[in-house]
Amino acid sequence: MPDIPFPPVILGNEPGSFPHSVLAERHPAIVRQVREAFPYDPGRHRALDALLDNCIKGVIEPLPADAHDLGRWEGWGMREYTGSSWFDVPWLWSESYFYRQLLDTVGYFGPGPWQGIDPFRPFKLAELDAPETDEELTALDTLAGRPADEQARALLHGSLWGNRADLGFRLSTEHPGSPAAAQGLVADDSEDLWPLLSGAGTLCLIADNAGRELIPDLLLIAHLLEHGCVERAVLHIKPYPYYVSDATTADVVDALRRLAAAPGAAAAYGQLLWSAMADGRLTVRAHPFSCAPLPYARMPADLREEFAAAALTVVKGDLNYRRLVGDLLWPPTTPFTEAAAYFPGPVAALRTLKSDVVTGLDAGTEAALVAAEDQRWRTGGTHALIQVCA
Ligand SMILES: O=P(O)(O)OC[C@H]1O[C@](O)(CO)[C@@H](O)[C@@H]1O
Repeated sequence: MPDIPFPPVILGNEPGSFPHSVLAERHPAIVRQVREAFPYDPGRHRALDALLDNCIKGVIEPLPADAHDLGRWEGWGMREYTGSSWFDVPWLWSESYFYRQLLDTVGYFGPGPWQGIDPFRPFKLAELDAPETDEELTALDTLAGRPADEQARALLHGSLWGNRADLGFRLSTEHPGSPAAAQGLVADDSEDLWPLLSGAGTLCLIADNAGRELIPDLLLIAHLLEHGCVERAVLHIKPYPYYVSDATTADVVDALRRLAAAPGAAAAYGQLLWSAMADGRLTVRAHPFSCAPLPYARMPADLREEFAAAALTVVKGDLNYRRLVGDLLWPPTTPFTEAAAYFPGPVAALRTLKSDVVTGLDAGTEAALVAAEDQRWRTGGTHALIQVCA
């Protein structure tokens, strides 16, 4: 971690705070939605009701003794937090463990008939099938006639703002849909990003959400491969469903099929990506650490080596940003290059702001945001950043 004083770790135990609302309201809403979305049997209904009760009023319970990943979770702090309230442990840990427990509850890890059934798939598919996705794919036809650098910029911004499409928000807000508030970049290191994105070598992209975020991520990768900006791309996705909409291998396949089946330029992108996977220029990686409740500063040696060898690692989304700089209450003017200094290779964050963590703002920007919105700019998903540490 960076060699600067450590700010407080974010917990979920302050009523009225954003993290508290996620644990007290969003998680129960997610359990209810999943319960409704599948014809689960009475046993699973009882287990889901028990999880609902437990995550509001109970304490953290260990994974079953025969869980395939028991040792991993013990290494990630499970014993230390067992018996604590969900609200009193690091928020990042609590959230991650909630998703692990939810999957256990619905039988995802099996054995049994529900093994491997993604409890969030209906929501992901609805998004993939939405008319907005068609509109976004049709827009590619117009883009196709533009100069390559213009296309690249448009695709980068598509990937960045695609991060606003977060099903976790929509499953738990009373008034779903796009936030109406003003949009804008609070930090923009794009000029430092372009040379890194066009210097050939390997691009690692740590993906975030499926559907309307993953599609633009894939389009950006396709463009960079096609124009020789990168030789190879590695797409890091989640080994199991996580934070509702996070992309898994199945979601990559769905996205590629969606592209390939679309009319016009979208299909060409789909074919390019399909063959890039077949010839090894595009690899999908589902490392267990991608679902770890820990910051990237604690990444294992194999990931460290991989990111050290990459020309650039692009870290997408809010959760990955929290893990990149640490889920800590940094003073917002802390340089991003200090918070991410430990990263083993050049790294860029593309993120819309959906939690309290932020670094790399200049004092004037922070003051203007606070004057306009108090602290709501941190969590509303209406602002975004592009940051680079090389
Ligand atoms: O999809 P993203 O951009 O990672 O956002 C997920 C976000 O959901 C929350 O965990 C709240 O549930 C955010 O604070 C979090 O980081």
